[in-house]
Amino acid sequence: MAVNKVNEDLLRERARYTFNIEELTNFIDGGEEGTRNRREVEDMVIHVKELHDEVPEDYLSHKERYENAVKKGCILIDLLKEHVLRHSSFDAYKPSNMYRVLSMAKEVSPVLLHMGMFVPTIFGQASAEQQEEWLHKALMLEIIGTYAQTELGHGTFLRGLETTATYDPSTEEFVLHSPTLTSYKWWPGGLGQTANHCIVVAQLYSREKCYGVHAFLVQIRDSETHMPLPGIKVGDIGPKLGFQTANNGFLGFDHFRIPRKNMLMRNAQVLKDGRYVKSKSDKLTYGTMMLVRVMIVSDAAYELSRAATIAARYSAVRRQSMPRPGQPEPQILDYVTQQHKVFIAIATSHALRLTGGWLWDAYSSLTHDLDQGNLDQLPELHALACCLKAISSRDSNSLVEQCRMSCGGHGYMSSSNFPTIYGATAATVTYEGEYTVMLLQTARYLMKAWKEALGGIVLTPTVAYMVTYNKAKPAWVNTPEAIIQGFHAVAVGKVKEAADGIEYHQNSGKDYEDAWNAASVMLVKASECYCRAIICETFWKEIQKHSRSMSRNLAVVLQQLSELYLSYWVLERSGDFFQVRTVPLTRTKFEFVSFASPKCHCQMCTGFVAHITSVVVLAVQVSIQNLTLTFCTRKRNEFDIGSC
Ligand SMILES: CCCCC/C=C/C(=O)SCCNC(=O)CCNC(=O)[C@H](O)C(C)(C)COP(=O)(O)OP(=O)(O)OC[C@H]1O[C@@H](n2cnc3c(N)ncnc32)[C@H](O)[C@@H]1OP(=O)(O)O
Ligand SMILES: Cc1cc2nc3c(=O)[nH]c(=O)nc-3n(C[C@H](O)[C@H](O)[C@H](O)COP(=O)(O)OP(=O)(O)OC[C@H]3O[C@@H](n4cnc5c(N)ncnc54)[C@H](O)[C@@H]3O)c2cc1C
Repeated sequence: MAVNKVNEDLLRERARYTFNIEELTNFIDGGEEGTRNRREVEDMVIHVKELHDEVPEDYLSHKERYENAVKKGCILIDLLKEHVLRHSSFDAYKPSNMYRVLSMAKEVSPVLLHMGMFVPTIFGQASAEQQEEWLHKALMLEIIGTYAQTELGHGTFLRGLETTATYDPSTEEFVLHSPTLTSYKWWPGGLGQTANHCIVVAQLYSREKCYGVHAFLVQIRDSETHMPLPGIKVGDIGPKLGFQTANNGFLGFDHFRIPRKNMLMRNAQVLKDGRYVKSKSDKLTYGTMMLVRVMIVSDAAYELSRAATIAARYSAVRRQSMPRPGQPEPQILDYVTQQHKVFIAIATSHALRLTGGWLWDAYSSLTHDLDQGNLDQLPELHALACCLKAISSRDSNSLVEQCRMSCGGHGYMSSSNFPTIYGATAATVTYEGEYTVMLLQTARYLMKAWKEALGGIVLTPTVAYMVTYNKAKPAWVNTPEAIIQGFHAVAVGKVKEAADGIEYHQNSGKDYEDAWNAASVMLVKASECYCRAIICETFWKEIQKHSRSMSRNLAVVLQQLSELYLSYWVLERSGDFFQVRTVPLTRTKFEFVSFASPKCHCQMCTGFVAHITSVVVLAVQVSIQNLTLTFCTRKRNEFDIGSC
């Protein structure tokens, strides 16, 4: 029987790496303990033969695929429960661990929403008494839940949700009702056939007054028969682009009654007599979404790292064409165009992973502050979670597609796993806050910050440069720091341009809402640039910080990847760098400065036109010039992909 021999080209490439693979593995896992933990969980799962399909899932019916996914979900959850009981700790249930384990079964799990949103909502929005009643049951999957917020008629506009929860003081119950077809819950994962409970987000009415959207824990199916309870209409929404086994469903209520105590009451409450007790901020209801957005940044990095690994390995083993007659066909990895497609995917997976870790730390600190009643950081974290979720998911999805295309026809095979990874990352661009809407949320924050900057008010950390920007001495050195300053210059320029756009439209007679809409393309652009500056700066700073405690060989390679990321995005956004007119708050303009033609003659640099608009960008130009020069002409074997 043919033994699976590892391809010789791949073995040779792997033998060329110049750093310690285990050290990089520990770095990616967040330390040796993280690697041990991950390997322990993976080893628990990887040898379970029931998790490997005899028949490719694409040949199964929708029902068979679902049943297969349920079977795997049960196996995985049992293994995790064993881990929890063995270690008497819920570490295995940490969102990052949970997501990794569930994604080891190729299909999206029908219990993804249970672990990814239902449990976290109980953690984040249930009172202590409610956690006492529900949390253990949820963690042990004695109840299986989902998160039912989106309706047929509304996904983005939460304040427009139509499902009602009307308090009846005579019975101390809420009456849930779907008054229209558009009020039917639509999309919640696991709702089709799997969940018997859900978090329902509905407009709360008490004493004939509406208090806005609140969350309720609702049992929708009988615990014994699993049949829908009277007054509940529920089912599967049908086939989608991907996520075929997520079991997304619909849910309608016909005057369905739940006890008062099923309103999640950590933040706001309704007393027995119907009096409403307001929370510290009505945005705390949105807390679960912020958590998931923060997690999505790391998940985007993880999915992209899978695609980049497949593409890098394929590029090492695929030989194609004959640039030199009579010579062996080269590995496609030798083509600079192939490097240009694949290396940025590798660099971006590291950039998003480190940025995701930075954002998680910021979120954890916010959660601690919120527990102390301090909401100061909430607005900035909301803005960060929105733009980083949008940009990370979009970058991840488009680079997954780029990795697929870099593998030619074989990338189009289901067996490549690209279609599954693409389907999963495409979903993240839309769910948990649609791409454009999230960037407009961040823009809302940036417009406020800009107004404060003009007034010289000290701003929060990620926008502080907007005030100090024009005071910073232009960097005349050729360093990545100069490029990061350039990204700040671009972000300030775009924020100013959008703010001026709103002002222009208002001065031409539009009210604020219409002026905002007219300037919304510029607002989205400003958020993109603000976010790109954050990813570039965080990636570079994290690499500098960790390099001090790692071996030089690994530090060199990670530094190369961060330089590649910086120069790639300057080239991708070169138009913005040319256009940026650093008009600091003091209104002095930098002069146009002509620039010697590029030394490097590769198409990427010669395409890089000479004129630039500001001294800061001049320094940036010099940095790009040299960084890009290195990137274009460095042979691939110095860009170490041996670890792939
Ligand atoms: C394992 C994971 C699987 C995931 C599967 C998928 C699950 C899902 O998709 S669940 C459903 C997700 N749905 C969404 O994300 C809906 C997106 N829409 C919204 O979040 C909101 O509608 C909005 C933010 C777009 C607008 O909300 P609205 O109340 O209309 O707010 P305003 O724009 O008027 O701003 C008011 C004020 O509130 C601040 N704010 C809004 N959201 C948050 C938040 N989450 N946290 C903190 N603060 C928030 C906003 O910044 C405004 O502040 P000010 O500017 O100071 O007034
Ligand atoms: C795979 C998947 C799984 C999901 N799982 C769940 C789940 O488990 N639970 C749940 O509750 N929901 C879930 N959702 C729903 C998801 O949260 C919504 O689809 C998402 O919030 C977008 O809302 P929408 O679909 O109504 O799109 P819309 O908001 O209608 O967006 C449509 C278009 O309108 C634009 N638009 C909307 N508002 C504005 C605005 N103010 N300014 C400018 N442009 C605007 C958008 O940019 C977009 O281009 C899931 C969705 C998917 C795809």
